[in-house]
Amino acid sequence: MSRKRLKKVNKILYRVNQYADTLSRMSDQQLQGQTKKFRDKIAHGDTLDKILPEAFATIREADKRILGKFPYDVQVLGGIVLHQGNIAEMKTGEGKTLTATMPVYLNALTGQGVMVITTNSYLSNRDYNELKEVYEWLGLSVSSGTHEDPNHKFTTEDKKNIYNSDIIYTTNDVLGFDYLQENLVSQANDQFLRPYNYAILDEVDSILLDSAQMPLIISGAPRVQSNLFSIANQFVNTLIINEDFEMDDEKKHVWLTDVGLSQAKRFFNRNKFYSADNYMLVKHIQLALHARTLFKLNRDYVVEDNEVKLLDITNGRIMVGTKLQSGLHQAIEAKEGLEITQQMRAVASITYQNLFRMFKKLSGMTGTGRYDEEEFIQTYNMAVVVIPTHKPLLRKDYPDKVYTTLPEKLYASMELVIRCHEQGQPVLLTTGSVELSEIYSQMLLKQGIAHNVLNARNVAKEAEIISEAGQLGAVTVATVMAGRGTDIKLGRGVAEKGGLAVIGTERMTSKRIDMQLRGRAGRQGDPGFSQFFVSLEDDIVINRGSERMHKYYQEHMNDFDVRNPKELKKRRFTSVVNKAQAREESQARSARQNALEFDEISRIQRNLIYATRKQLLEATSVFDDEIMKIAVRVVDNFLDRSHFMTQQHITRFILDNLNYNLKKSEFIAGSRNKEQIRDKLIGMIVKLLTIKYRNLKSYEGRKVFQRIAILKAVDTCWIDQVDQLQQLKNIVINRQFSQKNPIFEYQKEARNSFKEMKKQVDKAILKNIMLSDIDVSDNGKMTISFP
Ligand SMILES: Nc1ncnc2c1ncn2[C@@H]1O[C@H](COP(=O)(O)OP(=O)(O)OP(=O)(O)O)[C@@H](O)[C@H]1O
Repeated sequence: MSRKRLKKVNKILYRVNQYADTLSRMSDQQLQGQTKKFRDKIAHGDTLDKILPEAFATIREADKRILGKFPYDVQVLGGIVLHQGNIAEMKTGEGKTLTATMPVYLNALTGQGVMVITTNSYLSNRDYNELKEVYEWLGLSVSSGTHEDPNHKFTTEDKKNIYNSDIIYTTNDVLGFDYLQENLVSQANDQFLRPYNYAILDEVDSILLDSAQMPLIISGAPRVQSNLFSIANQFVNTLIINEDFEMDDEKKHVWLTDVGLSQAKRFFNRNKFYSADNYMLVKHIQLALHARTLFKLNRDYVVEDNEVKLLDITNGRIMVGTKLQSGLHQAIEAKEGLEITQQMRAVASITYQNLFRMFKKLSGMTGTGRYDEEEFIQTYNMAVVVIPTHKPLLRKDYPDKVYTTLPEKLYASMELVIRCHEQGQPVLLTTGSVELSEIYSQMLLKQGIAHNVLNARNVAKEAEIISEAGQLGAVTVATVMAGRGTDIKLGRGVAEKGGLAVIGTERMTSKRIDMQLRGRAGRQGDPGFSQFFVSLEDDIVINRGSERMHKYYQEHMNDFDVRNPKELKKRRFTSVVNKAQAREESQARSARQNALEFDEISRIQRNLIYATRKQLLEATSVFDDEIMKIAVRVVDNFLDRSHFMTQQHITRFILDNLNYNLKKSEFIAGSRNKEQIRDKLIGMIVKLLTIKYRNLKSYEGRKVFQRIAILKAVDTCWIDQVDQLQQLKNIVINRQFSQKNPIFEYQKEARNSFKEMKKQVDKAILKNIMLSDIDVSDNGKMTISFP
């Protein structure tokens, strides 16, 4: 399949190459004039496919003149695949950044916007700064959606400028948060996004697969603060694994055993535990157990400035501004003895899968797409096309060296580091956690080997560290942070020493991440090698290894001599990590599928709400009719609720929803007939509205007031719904022992709560309209106080 596609793409390459000579003879001015020519052609109905060969050849020539790099044929092939909305698999170091310039230029010609999306702002900014000049030279506008200073806040005007550019370099999380933010604004003028047109995802597997399990969440209003976190943490610290609590094989769930339960009863002095009264306590114990057993300091998170900061396991970076939901973050804070931060309600949320499915056309680049082709086709309708390398790949990937224990592994891997270092060969030593990177750093210090450490704690020095990493004799210890997009250039004389040595000290959760790390060596035909060291004590083996392996480990864990590490060479050992990793990957795949299925109902509801909001924001006339219809619905609903209406019922309804100043004489004494009550209530609403609208003075004023009142109602209820869905999901997932299908259950309950929400929205709108207090000053400034 991939080959067949590549053949077709090759034909297009041939046509691109035919233009090369003519374009190389053009003056700068003529070449720059090409952009206008293409835009005119598009305006006259030419398709992008038609102008592709000449447009690609144009930017290719511009790349040469401005950047000094003429995209190779294989890069043109990659560019065509990207334009066609597919995934170009290009080995690491083949120059994906430059490849993207071609489809970016072509697609930007329509003026509908092209986004190049990367996983982190460092890379995004780097690419933007490198390529900006060439796009601008060709007359296109280009901007960066991220800022070098992570605390920088863009204004709405800034954002409008950014998103109106022909080309935008940004990250997936900035785009996601902007999307959610855009749908929280209260006037049309505050919107800044254009419809999503075309995106190229750099490291597409990292964005669409690795990041897919954690939805983006905007948090808002605080929840009532609980004081149970610390005490639950204290209790959980007294428990013993497999006696008081147990974990499932996947290490995703933990629960108290009967023994643990008795402990809890004693500790908290309660007779019955699983009762409604103890709901909060049980929940906090559960959270504390999760925090203690499933989250590891310096692997899943770091503590910095007295804050828990989550790490992205796929790239080792801190996920800025991201917190775990539903109290888990606070439970980890309690575990680390930090001040407990306020728990926030989720206000808006979306998964990356659904964010990116909104683009008209999507494409991606990666060094490792093949492993997940099926999923890409199924979920995103993107095929993976493997692009040949520009020069033959010289890197040698050696099979893993396996040891029983961690100390043996450390010692053996250090020996190799020392050997390479003595010969002057630069070493990139990669570790699975911040903690291990620091242990290696200490070991190197003991050996008197100067080195750099690249982990989530010193992101600031990243560029400098990478620029030194390929020099003669350099040793760099890095977490997976070094795995994506870092271009380590070999210093003088290094090729003769064998190029860069990538020494992995642990295999990661997926083969893709390993391959990314190996790919730091052997770039663009450079020499180099990669070698991973593993032990039966590695996380991946502990979590996903076979029973047999665990048994072997139990039996042999004590008979080792650090200075004489014993390598396990039998086949069953050398394949242990591959098997464990395959298990981990398949688990991750089903978790992603799960996340997608869970998000489906939210997606439908979110789209409905966001479409409503958009209509409201952009409406040009007043909402008198809609409001009357809502009023009638609310009144009917109220009257339907009970057969018999007492005077108190009616008075309560009026005071709650329509009018604070009810005069006794105004209403209905003795009226028992529902029709009559209905007419009177509606009459009352009409009368009150007329007065209210008159006070608003102008048509415009009335429109603004109505819009804000409606929006506020929609938002308040929707935010409740988002939060409820979030909680519902946790409840359903944790109901692991019940026989019911959790997704089915979730969708059913989500649908019901949405129906209920719609009723609440009607009520809230009516209430906001009727019970708000409006003050219009002489200069037309309107102040509204909502109930
Ligand atoms: N056509 C070219 N001519 C000259 N140099 C090139 C060309 N294409 C790419 N390069 C150089 O090759 C190096 C690798 O490029 P780049 O970092 O974009 O690779 P990559 O494919 O993105 O790698 P990774 O998978 O690690 O992100 C860079 O230094 C880049 O400038």
